Amino acid sequence: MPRFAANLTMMFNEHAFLDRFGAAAEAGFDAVEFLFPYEFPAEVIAEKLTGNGLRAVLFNMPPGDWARGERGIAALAGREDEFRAGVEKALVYAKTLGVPRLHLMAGIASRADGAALARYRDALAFAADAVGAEGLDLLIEPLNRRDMPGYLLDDFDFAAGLIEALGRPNLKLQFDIYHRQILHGDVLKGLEAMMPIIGHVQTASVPLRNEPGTGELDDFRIFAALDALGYGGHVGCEYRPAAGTLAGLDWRRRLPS
Ligand SMILES: O=C(O)[C@@H](O)C(=O)CO
Ligand SMILES: [Mg+2]
Repeated sequence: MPRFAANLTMMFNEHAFLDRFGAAAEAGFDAVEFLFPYEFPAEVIAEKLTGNGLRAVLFNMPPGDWARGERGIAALAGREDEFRAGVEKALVYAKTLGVPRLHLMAGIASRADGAALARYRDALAFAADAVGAEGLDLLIEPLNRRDMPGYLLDDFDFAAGLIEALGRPNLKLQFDIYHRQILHGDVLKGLEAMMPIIGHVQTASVPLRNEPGTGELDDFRIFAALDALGYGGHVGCEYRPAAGTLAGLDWRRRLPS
């Protein structure tokens, strides 16, 4: 079975962000991921990781003004300087936290808009080279249109095409099973076809984005398929606990030991 990382943006919300690290470790996780660390100094988060015997496997680059609805600025006009500064900031955090991969969000823009798409491609090339120089991977993640209306990257094949066209070996796909099922279905075939470019996997039930094993997919069969396909990374538990994080952790008992 794959190794699992607790997503501290969605799980352990019973606690303040910095207290979620200890809670995850106490619940048996040895790895975590989160969307954004930037509200706290990198050193403070690094202490939370080491103090709790955890490692962080993923976080996102700065997304612009999230509270005002921005979901990345890579494709947005006039934001190039801010974008590049965000790449530098993310790298400082990644190096302090020892995180090997970063997710870059595209932004709310149409991929039919040639200028927006060109900006996105340039941003991806810039960021992949910048993080690649430090030995990190850059990830892109297609997001479903129900949760993220208007998001530029809303198609897995399109994402795979971008990765191929840009030709950076450290530019990879973040395969979120929840988004894949809502956008296209065909999860197992998608994993099989895209495994060579997958840099990270995330899980949640569909359609409610709750614990694995509570939705329309056989999540445990998918986890077994990840093993069979040779996926060696973590699976991020990016789900909203249906009734409390600890109460919902029973799904782990259904994993073969
Ligand atoms: O699936 C998601 O929503 C996240 O992985 C993310 O990075 C953007 O919100
Ligand atoms: Mg995700």
